[in-house]
Amino acid sequence: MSETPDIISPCAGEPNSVDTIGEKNPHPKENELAVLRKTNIALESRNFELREQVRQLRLQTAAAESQRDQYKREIKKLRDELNDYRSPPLVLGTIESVIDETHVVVRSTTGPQFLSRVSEHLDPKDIMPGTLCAMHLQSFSIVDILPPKYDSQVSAMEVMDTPDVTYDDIGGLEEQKQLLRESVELPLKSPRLFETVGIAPPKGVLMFGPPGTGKTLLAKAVAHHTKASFIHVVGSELVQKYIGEGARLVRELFQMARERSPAIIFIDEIDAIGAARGNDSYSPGDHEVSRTLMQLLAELDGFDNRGDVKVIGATNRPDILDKALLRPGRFDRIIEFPLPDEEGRRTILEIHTRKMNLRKTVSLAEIAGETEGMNGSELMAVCVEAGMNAIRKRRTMINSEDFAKALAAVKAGRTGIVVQQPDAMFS
Ligand SMILES: Nc1ncnc2c1ncn2[C@@H]1O[C@H](COP(=O)(O)OP(=O)(O)OP(=O)(O)O)[C@@H](O)[C@H]1O
Repeated sequence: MSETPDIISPCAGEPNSVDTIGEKNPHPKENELAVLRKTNIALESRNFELREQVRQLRLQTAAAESQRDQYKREIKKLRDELNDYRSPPLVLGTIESVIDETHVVVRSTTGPQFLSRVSEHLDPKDIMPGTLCAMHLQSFSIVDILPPKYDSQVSAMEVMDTPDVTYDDIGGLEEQKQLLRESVELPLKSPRLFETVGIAPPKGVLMFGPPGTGKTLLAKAVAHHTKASFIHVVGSELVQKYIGEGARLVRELFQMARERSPAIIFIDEIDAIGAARGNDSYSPGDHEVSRTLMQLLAELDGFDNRGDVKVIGATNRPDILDKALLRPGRFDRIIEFPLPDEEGRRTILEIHTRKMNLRKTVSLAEIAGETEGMNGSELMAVCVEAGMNAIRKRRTMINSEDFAKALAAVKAGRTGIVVQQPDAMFS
């Protein structure tokens, strides 16, 4: 960046209307005007520089804020986990009748009724029939009152009418696309075909592979091409701290899918509820997890595989899954999502640079050769970072050097950038 130019005084160093030896300057006004013009140009250039600095700072602030939000989310998740470990699981129930200020009858979500004591720290005014409350597992005393609009379903599920991801947005994975089309798209689009041939279409598909390899992306693309609703749940969020709640959520999940059919239920991190458990160190929390899994199995067994609800599970840890999940009629198609090979990486780079202003000298094939071991998500980060490098240099064209730097930064894992919507940045 150039030095800040001093504001030039109209008189400094310029001929005056009367010069030093007293001779009259023939064009005093023109000289003054020239000096003012020069000052103006210097100020405009400085103004431009400052605007550029502000823009850069805004970009950096946005990246830092996004990083901060991500840390906040992680801290919250870890705090919640810690609290879960500290406290025994609570049972959810609804107050049926109030006997006196300290005793009520509660019906738990698991079925039975209890005569419960109300903890002293609760306000008796909040204790009334119909109130949702949390009970201690052993004593069944009421330890918490839940807000009327408490709805764990809302936090655990994300529902999209029809995602806008298409097969063209996915690089490589040709075999995986084909398998998923056969086992999910075809039965949804042409159920008659299966009837005529006399075979049952698969009920559930399990995707496995390292993170960032396009599992969620492909599931969304299938929903897009079948015009199905996409219901995204994360296994770990189905595991609730209230006994019976996980199972209730699973029931509601399938209920919602039937109401919104055709629908695809995508269960990410399915290992959080579907991991096989040893007999030792079986905690109350583990019981709640297996209750949730049992409900999932019951729902899978119960629904009609010719119907228009399909279930896709995804995991990075297929090795720890309970074999019960993989029995025929449950997740009976298993699709592996490996890290992309060189050709796959080139296609992924092409997809993520589609809207970017690349110099002709940028060779995506070469970059693909240098990104061995990277997943799709990291390749996208390389493209976004290369774009950022050009912006930092106030260029609108991205060159090979921008990519080289981006590659080094992503490999060193220090970009700290938002990698979700590169399109938005370059459109
Ligand atoms: N094959 C691909 N083609 C294009 N982009 C990809 C591909 N794989 C991953 N990506 C990019 O990486 C991002 C993350 O991918 P995705 O969420 O599908 O990974 P995932 O396999 O579901 O990961 P996880 O196991 O962590 O849930 C996508 O939004 C996309 O931008």
